[in-house]
Amino acid sequence: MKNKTVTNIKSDPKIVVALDFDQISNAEAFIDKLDPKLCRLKVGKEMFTHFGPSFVTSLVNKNYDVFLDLKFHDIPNTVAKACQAAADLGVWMVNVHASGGPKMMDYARESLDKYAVNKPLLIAVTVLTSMDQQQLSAIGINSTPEQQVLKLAQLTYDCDLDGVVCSAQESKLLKSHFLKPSTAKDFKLVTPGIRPEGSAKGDQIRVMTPKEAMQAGSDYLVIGRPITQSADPINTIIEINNSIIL
Ligand SMILES: O=C(O)c1cc(=O)[nH]c(=O)n1[C@@H]1O[C@H](COP(=O)(O)O)[C@@H](O)[C@H]1O
Repeated sequence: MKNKTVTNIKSDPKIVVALDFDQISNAEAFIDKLDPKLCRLKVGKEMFTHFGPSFVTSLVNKNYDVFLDLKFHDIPNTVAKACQAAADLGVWMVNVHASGGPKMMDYARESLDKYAVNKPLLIAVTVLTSMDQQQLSAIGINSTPEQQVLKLAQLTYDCDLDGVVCSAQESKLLKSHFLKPSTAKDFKLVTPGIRPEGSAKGDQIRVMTPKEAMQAGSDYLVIGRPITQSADPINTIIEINNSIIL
């Protein structure tokens, strides 16, 4: 049983390492220690703004599945074109903000339909893991984070996207809501705000450990600082992979 699950991790790594480096040499030295069989990589706004598309393609060429996390949120046509540009880089996953609305998400999905081969997964951010009730109220949203996540996840599901970014604290609710046998559509839950036992929360608010997140129904765990700032990143990845064998 144990070996079988380890094999699954190697063919479908659950950890997506958030590469938030401001020096390319540091990023490259870090990536050289990793293995695409044990993790996927996420390039976000910081690295994309510093180092651009060539950095992304360099990771794709090293056989990494890359999640291009630029959280597009703009008028529908602009977002559609941006998603296509991401697909042209060969990325595995790209995201938009669900709060951009159904028309924006429809345009984004349609823009990727022409990619018969290597079509990226398209997912939508619900409520950022750094947001709590107080932060939501400040922008005029009076629902609880959980209610708002459910509302935006439903919108994303209805627009036929491949899944959502949410906190693992909402994974159980979303799995039971969207993955009933009757609606057996594959709807991925991608969860940042993951903190192995004992690691610092930093600016994250709605957090869970890797094991709790997988037990709650998360499909992929986005983990940055607990791995990038580890003295032995590959060992940390192996430890996390071992801890999530269900
Ligand atoms: O879309 C994301 O990846 C994302 C959504 C969210 O709600 N919260 C969140 O932290 N993220 C990203 O996930 C990563 C988390 O990094 P750490 O907090 O260092 O583990 C960062 O790159 C964030 O940009």
